[in-house]
Amino acid sequence: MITLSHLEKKYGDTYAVKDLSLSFPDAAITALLGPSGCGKTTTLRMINRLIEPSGGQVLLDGQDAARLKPEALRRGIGYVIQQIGLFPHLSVAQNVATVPDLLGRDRAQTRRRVDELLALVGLEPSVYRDKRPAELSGGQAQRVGVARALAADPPVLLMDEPFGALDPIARDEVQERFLNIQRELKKTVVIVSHDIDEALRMGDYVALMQSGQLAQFGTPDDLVRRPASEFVRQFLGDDANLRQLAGVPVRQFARPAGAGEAAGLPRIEAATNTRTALALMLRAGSEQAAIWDGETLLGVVGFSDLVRAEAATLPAVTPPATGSSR
Ligand SMILES: Nc1ncnc2c1ncn2[C@@H]1O[C@H](COP(=O)(O)OP(=O)(O)OP(=O)(O)O)[C@@H](O)[C@H]1O
Repeated sequence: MITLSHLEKKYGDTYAVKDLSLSFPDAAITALLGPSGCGKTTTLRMINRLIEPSGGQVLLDGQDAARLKPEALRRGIGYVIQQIGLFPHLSVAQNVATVPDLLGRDRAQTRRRVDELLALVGLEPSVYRDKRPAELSGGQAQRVGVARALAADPPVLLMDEPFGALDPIARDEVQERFLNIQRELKKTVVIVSHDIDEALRMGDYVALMQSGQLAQFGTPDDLVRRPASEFVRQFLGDDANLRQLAGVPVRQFARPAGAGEAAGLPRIEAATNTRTALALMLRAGSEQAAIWDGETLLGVVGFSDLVRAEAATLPAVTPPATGSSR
């Protein structure tokens, strides 16, 4: 468990982070959310000692991080940033293997692990392993960055706006992949984001910061339904409930159906978040949509199912008129 205790960082007379106390639960994703300049990155970088605190402590499983050697500490903490900084002259596989190689791990074992990780992040090893970073799209490079951070199998992963440079569709996909990986690997993840949708979608917990301090810590549901202050309520916005749907893949609402029933319905990919799915159905003017996982039909979802599921929280959405085009 990572615990921050009265953590502070001062630049001159100004606090970038002030008296920040909070714990990041093990095996869960916590999103550090907040407006620009509120101290998210500074906080994250104090955890792996890329920035030294001016006061307070970072405790890693009860141990004061200040007493650990930074290099040793960082070995147990993966770090993913937006500009992932892949080595341009190395292949994808060599990039992913950087840390295990540095640690002197068995080569053959590392090679197997690299292939496993590439597959895990959705890059077919035989296709991508020998490519150079310049041959990758932004989303692919980002996935290599995630694979690289996972290669040393650190229990903790710090991510600073890791998906910020991606376009919305690529971002949805990489986020979904990461959530799938996390379900399997159960790392302790801290992810910095200024994107409310991303925080609500990715975070098991959200720590919302305001001017270097903690405004609220809780589950996405806590923040949306029980905002601790006017700042929290305003930051999440009036459409917070609707935003929360961004955290739920639409596959969850798929009702098994045969090909006949699905014929002619708008097609929505299973990983699409429910908010986007609602928007797509509104745009198509259709009460129902077919949910596909690649070539597999998962079922059919009704607009009213989605509205009912979130009945208390969806006042702003007007369902399409009955009998509209299918
Ligand atoms: N090296 C530095 N010297 C002086 N002030 C700094 C330094 N680094 C950060 N700050 C200030 O500390 C505050 C917090 O910065 P930080 O980068 O942690 O914010 P953030 O929440 O991550 O912002 P963003 O979302 O824009 O990246 C800001 O006001 C910033 O200007």
